[in-house]
Amino acid sequence: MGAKDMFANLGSIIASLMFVWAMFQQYVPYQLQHNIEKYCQILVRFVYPYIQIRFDELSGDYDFFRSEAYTAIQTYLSSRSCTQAKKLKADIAKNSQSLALRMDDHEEVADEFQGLKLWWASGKEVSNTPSWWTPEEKRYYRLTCHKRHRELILGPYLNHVIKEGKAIEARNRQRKLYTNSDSKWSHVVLKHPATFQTLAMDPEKKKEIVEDLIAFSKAEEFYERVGRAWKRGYLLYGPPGTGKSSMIAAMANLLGYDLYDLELTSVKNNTELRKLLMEVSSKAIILIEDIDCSLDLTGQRKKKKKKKEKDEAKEKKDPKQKPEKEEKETEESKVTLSGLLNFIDGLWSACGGERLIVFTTNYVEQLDPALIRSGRMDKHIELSYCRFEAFKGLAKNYLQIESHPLFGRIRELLDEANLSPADVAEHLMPKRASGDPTVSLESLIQGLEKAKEDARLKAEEEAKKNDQAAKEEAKDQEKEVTTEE
Ligand SMILES: Nc1ncnc2c1ncn2[C@@H]1O[C@H](COP(=O)(O)OP(=O)(O)OP(=O)(O)O)[C@@H](O)[C@H]1O
Repeated sequence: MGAKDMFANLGSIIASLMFVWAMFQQYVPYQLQHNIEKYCQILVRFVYPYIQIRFDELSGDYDFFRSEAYTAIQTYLSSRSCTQAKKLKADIAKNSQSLALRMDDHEEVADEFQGLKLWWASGKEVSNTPSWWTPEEKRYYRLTCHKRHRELILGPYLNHVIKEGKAIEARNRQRKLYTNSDSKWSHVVLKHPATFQTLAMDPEKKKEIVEDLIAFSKAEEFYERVGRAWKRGYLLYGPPGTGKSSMIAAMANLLGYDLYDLELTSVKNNTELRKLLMEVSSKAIILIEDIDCSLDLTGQRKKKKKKKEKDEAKEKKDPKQKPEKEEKETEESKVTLSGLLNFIDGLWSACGGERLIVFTTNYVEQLDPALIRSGRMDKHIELSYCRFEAFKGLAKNYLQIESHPLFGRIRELLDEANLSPADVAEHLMPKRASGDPTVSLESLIQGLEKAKEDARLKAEEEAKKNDQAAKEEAKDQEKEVTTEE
């Protein structure tokens, strides 16, 4: 039979079916039609080997809300749609920072899970009776899979889809930087470009930190199993300019967390602190910078002492001058170490999850041991002066070079002089329009030589002072002996 005959037969079959269908609708009573349709559907369901699950875009009693499951599925299917669907829709989603692609209506994509094949189709229903609260079109996704795998699909597969979809959403979401004032959080979009790739530090140490953070973000089940709140404390310490703030931004960028920069000096008391912390969302980094300067923690006493010294010095210069108002307010603050520790350890920490609490300090030795004991601050990270491995990272980022004849001299000097990565980076900034790296490296060598010389002079001076003090002490002792005699 030729193709021509085949099409002719097909045409007559379709025409006959349409004729039967028209007769059926015209002559069979409505009630009987309804019953026949119902039993046909039951029969089809009986022999049809697949199950179908439908996820509507709108949920709630009056289809008022966009369904979370629908949104997560849409995000999950986005990458599959890009490779499989013929028609795509593109848009920038709310709070997102990148273009979101999804399959258009009436498209189908396949997925695989533990060796099983499944199909997702997108569809749309047009309402015959639209009203002001129900939209004209209702979209949905339909999942089709074999009946045999019902349990696997309804349990682990759908969990996987929703979880993965939400994780992608979180990664694409714009991160926010919150700051507190007047017992309220206000936020801006966090757009710090620092990442772990741009952070210059020992590669081994960096790898360890990144692995630790990723393990934490995936450890929900572990924390649940062992009965611990899903939080982790980090203490970052080191001299100024060694990259503590940059590392925190890199952490937020890596995990897609919001950053809550908690300024303890503007929190009036423990009650206000509790209120602020209760408002912190999940997937967040709570940052307390320069903890050594923050109130009672090490604490208020020291600040008072420092302030007194400062006031005394000022009074010597100008006896009429009043102490600063701002500092007075700080002194009145009543956030206490025990208050803060209560929140870190207490029940609050178990409301919501996935939170990192990060403290930074330039003077780790001055911190109260209660604050840094393990269990509270799980990981202590030291950020130190720039050594050769970290320098290589900076040179790659700033100058786009991995080797240079001057690297040998720089290596020697970095072992002998203490320069922070911030200072090294300053020398590596483009010096000339030509962008010749030699100019930057020579400037760095000069900087290192100067730092080395300064350190030598300082050491000499200190040695002299010590010598002098020892001589004076010896003299005093001699005097005491003679008076006793
Ligand atoms: N390890 C580093 N890798 C890359 N850049 C760095 C590093 N450390 C510092 N920098 C550069 O120096 C600048 C200052 O660094 P950052 O604010 O992160 O230091 P910090 O340790 O937080 O300083 P402080 O203790 O004074 O707050 C950053 O903007 C960054 O460009």
